[in-house]
Amino acid sequence: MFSNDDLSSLRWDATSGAVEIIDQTLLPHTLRWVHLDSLDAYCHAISYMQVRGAPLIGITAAFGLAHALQENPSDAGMAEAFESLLATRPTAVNLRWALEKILAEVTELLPFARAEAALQCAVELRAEDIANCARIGDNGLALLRQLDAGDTLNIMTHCNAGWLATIQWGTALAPVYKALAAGLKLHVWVSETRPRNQGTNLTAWELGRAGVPCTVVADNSCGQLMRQGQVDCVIVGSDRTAANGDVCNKIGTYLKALAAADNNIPFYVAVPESTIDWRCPAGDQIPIEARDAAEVLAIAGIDAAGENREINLAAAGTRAANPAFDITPAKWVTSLITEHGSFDASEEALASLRVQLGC
Ligand SMILES: CSC[C@H]1O[C@H](OP(=O)(O)O)[C@H](O)[C@@H]1O
Repeated sequence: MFSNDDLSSLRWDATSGAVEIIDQTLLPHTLRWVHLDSLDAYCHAISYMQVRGAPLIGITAAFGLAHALQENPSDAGMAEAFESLLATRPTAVNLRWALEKILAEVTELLPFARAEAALQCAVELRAEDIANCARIGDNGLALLRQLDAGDTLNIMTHCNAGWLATIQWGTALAPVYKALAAGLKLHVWVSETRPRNQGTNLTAWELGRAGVPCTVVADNSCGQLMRQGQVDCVIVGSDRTAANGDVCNKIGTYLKALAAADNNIPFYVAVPESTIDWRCPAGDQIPIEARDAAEVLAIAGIDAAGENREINLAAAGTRAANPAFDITPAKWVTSLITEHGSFDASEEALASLRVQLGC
């Protein structure tokens, strides 16, 4: 029924227009495809992180808006669906970027023509993401080849910026997959990424499926691994990169950037153009999502019997704060790896790229 292979996080059926996503809250123990059949289902999937990762959030929302226009293609219906989807998560700029792409495509159309045009635009955005992430992989591979001394290349990553955060390839992990295919010997330190554990639950699962040697480590051990000379480079993703090169990414990224700088380790950020917010002059203007404290105070997994369990980690009544992202100032970023090449994380370099792109 679906024309896409299972190594994509979102698939659609060209005949029925049906869209399915992998419910990432169930990974790594259960791989379950979920059919998104209403605007509410799309909004829930993003808010509750069944899908997550900046590019995937945007593309999912694009399909969600297309679905909503099938139900109500009026100006009011379109505006309501746009706002509902935009409100699902505040930080990843891809969400607004993708929704505005759809709006630009359909606003001037007569209502009856909007849904089909929106779906085709969402399908194109999905295909472009695959191609762009593959190019990020190629551009990142060029940097890894410069570091490759012939023995094992130790790469550290944080959170999940693999194909589960995009459609295929990923951003930060795309160079890893390309390097594996190119025959480089590599190993990946996977930072667990408390509190949602995208590293343990998603990145380790992805890399394991792909046959990439990897080791899960506690977030707090990463600085010591760098000091011990066990890390050759760090590659992370981004949820929003400001026009001056400041990077907003999963909480904990900033600390890794500081440790990398202190140990003269290259710190790369894989950033598709869709994640650069040209309208945002600096990182401190990026909204940081504050998620439910329960994500810090409890943890889910399976017990020895294979049963799903959620356990409370703290005493009843314990307070917790749960900022989901942080800002890494551009000065701590060695290079931004984009589909257009690798660039300095600077206002000048990004301004030049913007001129080159004509955007
Ligand atoms: C390629 S974007 C990946 C990016 O998204 C993650 O955030 P979340 O899992 O909360 O959506 C994390 O910041 C990753 O680096």
